[in-house]
Amino acid sequence: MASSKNLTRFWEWGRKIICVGRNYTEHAKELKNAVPTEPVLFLKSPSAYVREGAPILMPYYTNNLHHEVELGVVIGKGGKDIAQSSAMDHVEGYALCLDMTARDVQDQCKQKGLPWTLAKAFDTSCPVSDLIPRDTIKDPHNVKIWLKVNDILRQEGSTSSMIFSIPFLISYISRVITLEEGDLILTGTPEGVAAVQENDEMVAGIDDIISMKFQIKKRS
Ligand SMILES: O=C([O-])CC(=O)C(=O)O
Ligand SMILES: [Mg+2]
Repeated sequence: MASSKNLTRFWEWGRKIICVGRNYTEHAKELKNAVPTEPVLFLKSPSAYVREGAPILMPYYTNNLHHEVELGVVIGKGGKDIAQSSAMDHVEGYALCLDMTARDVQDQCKQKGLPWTLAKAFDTSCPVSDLIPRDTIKDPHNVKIWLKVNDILRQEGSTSSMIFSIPFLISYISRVITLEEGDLILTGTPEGVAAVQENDEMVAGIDDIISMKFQIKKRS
């Protein structure tokens, strides 16, 4: 495993956040999107990171902010053109992540053929947990990720339902964008995405391995 440096606080490194969209069939269908035959990729800015204790700030231009709970993969060893067979050697660990999405803005962007930046990459759009060392999750393709809003379960899905596996994604991405130590890959959300309102409290987890809590506030 990989790193000479300490990636425990990987979110402070200012590295890339590469997001995979539509990686779960049921989620692609709930938003009436085609099930992809190749990964859908987009980026968030490092300023999207927010940690437990600080609020998620709703952008002023949305009336439909959605939660998406996702398994994050933290890169420990960079590379390009990484083979699927050695892809897991590049993984430092995992993190529980939320891909907060201004769904109304994303819908408008889709209609106009514009990029999703305003919908996906705003400050605080990427709440993250602590780093989960790689060995803590024996099989990352067989854990449950879940999310509750005000104590009501909204999302619960197994990573076994991912369309594209983690080694496939690392290999695919690294042929397009060089991966670096400290980069984070968000692997897509299962079904059940829905809106949150100001003062709502979200609790999300990976099985009983880790959980985190965030509150929604308006950006002043
Ligand atoms: O906005 C979307 O539906 C795409 C996405 O991020 C996901 O599937 O996780
Ligand atoms: Mg997502």
